[in-house]
Parts: sequence; C-alpha cells; structure tokens
Amino acid sequence: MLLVDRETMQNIDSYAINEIKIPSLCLVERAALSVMENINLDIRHSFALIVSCGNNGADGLALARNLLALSKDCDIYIIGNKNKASKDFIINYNACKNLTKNIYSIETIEDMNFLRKNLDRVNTIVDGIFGTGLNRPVSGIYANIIDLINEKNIYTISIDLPSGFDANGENNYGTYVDSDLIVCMQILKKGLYEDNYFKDKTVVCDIGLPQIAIEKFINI
Ligand SMILES: NC(=O)C1=CN([C@@H]2O[C@H](COP(=O)(O)OP(=O)(O)OC[C@H]3O[C@@H](n4cnc5c(N)ncnc54)[C@H](OP(=O)(O)O)[C@@H]3O)[C@@H](O)[C@H]2O)[C@H](O)CC1
Ligand SMILES: [K+]
Repeated sequence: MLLVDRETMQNIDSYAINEIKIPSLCLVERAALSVMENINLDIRHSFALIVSCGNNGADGLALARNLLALSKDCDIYIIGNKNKASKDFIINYNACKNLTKNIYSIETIEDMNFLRKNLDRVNTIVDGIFGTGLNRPVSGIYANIIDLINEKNIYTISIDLPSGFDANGENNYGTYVDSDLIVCMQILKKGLYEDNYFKDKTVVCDIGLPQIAIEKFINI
C-alpha cells in the first residue's frame, strides 16, 4: 500500500504543476469529479458545501459547479478571506456565482446561527475546508464550524482529508471533521492509513498525477 506524508504530497503536487506543467485546474477538476463519482446521486439530493479559500476549497467549488450543472440543490458556505484565495478557487467561485445565489460567507456569530439552521435543509455535507495545507491548530471560526458539522447528524464527505486532521497523523490540531466518507486524492495519506477509525472510510482516487512525478519523491 503506497502511503505519503503531507510534505511529500505537496512536493509531488508542485512538481507535477510547475515542472511537468500539468495545469493545477485539471487536478482540481479531477479531484472534484472523483468525489462526485463516490456520491449516490439517487439518494443525495441536497448539499451544503463548506469550503475555505485554498485548493481544498477549490476542489469543493469545482464539485459544487458540477452538481449545480446537474441542477442539484447546493448551498455554498465560504470561510476565510476570499482576497487570499487560490486562483483555482477564484475560477470556480466565479462560475458558481453564475449558477446559484446560495453562496454565503461565514464570518460572524449571526452567520454561524444561519449556518446552524440552514444545514437542516440538506442531506449531505461536503467538507472542503482543509486538506494537505493544514499546518497548525484549528481555532476560531474554523473550529466552531467543524464542531457544528459534527453536531449535525448529516452524512459528511471530506475532500482529501477530514478538515482538522493531520495528514501525517502526528499532530493534534484540535477538532476535526468526523467524516462518513473521505475521498483521498491520488495517494493514501499516512495519517489516514494509521487511523483505524478513518482508514475504512477512505477511498483513494487517481486525479491524473503521473507516475514520474510520484516516483521522483517516493521509491516504489
Ligand atoms: N495532488 C493533490 O493531492 C492535489 C490536491 N489538491 C487539493 O488541494 C489541497 C491542498 O490545498 P492548499 O491550498 O495547499 O491547502 P488547503 O486548501 O488544505 O488549506 C488552505 C490554507 O489554509 C491555511 N491554514 C492551514 N492551517 C490552518 C488553520 N489551522 N487555520 C486556518 N488556516 C489554516 C493555509 O494557508 P496559510 O497561508 O494560512 O498558512 C492553507 O494553505 C489538497 O488537500 C487537495 O484537496 C488540488 O486539488 C490539486 C491536486
Ligand atoms: K477536507
């Protein structure tokens, strides 16, 4: 079983994008579609996609865009500063803005109260808050939202990693999403493999990272 730590995954990612010139947007799109193919759209009809402004969030917005294209009922909740957002996040955000009005920034206590109420209208939560970019303890609004997700008894899919959970399984960053399903991109993250609770809830999906990029950093 091939395993990868956070730093190595980031190295593979950036080598594929910067040296092999694979457009990062293609990887984001493949990541989104790999989540989509793990959703039973016959029973999952309404979605709350909760994202922050990095590429885990970009995956989430690309998924939202694809679900909206199928006329699925999607609410999008954005945490963090959109001015700091990744370019792939912005590209997908701009498309989603043209497909739905149900896009909300979650910043204040009032926003949190709205989120708490509005989550009750969906049967699926998608967690696109943090992936391999998580690098410090989760606090403030991020911790509050993760705790709120866990309070709700709503089926939750995490993109790449449960937000708040350390990809290496070494750091306790505080609260993390209690995912029902984790769709992990390309290579199983070491922390998930070593965690018996999450290991059996994880599927690993190929998103088009070439073997030569992987073998540059991992002896296979
Ligand atoms: N090959 C692949 O696996 C691909 C993965 N993709 C997806 O991209 C994410 C990684 O995206 P990245 O933008 O690097 O980081 P995240 O989206 O996980 O996190 C966003 C930023 O959040 C900040 N951060 C980190 N820890 C915290 C915290 N505790 N509280 C608040 N904010 C935090 C950090 O930025 P700073 O500037 O604040 O340090 C993160 O950058 C990966 O998981 C996949 O989902 C792509 O789709 C492409 C291929
Ligand atoms: K996540």
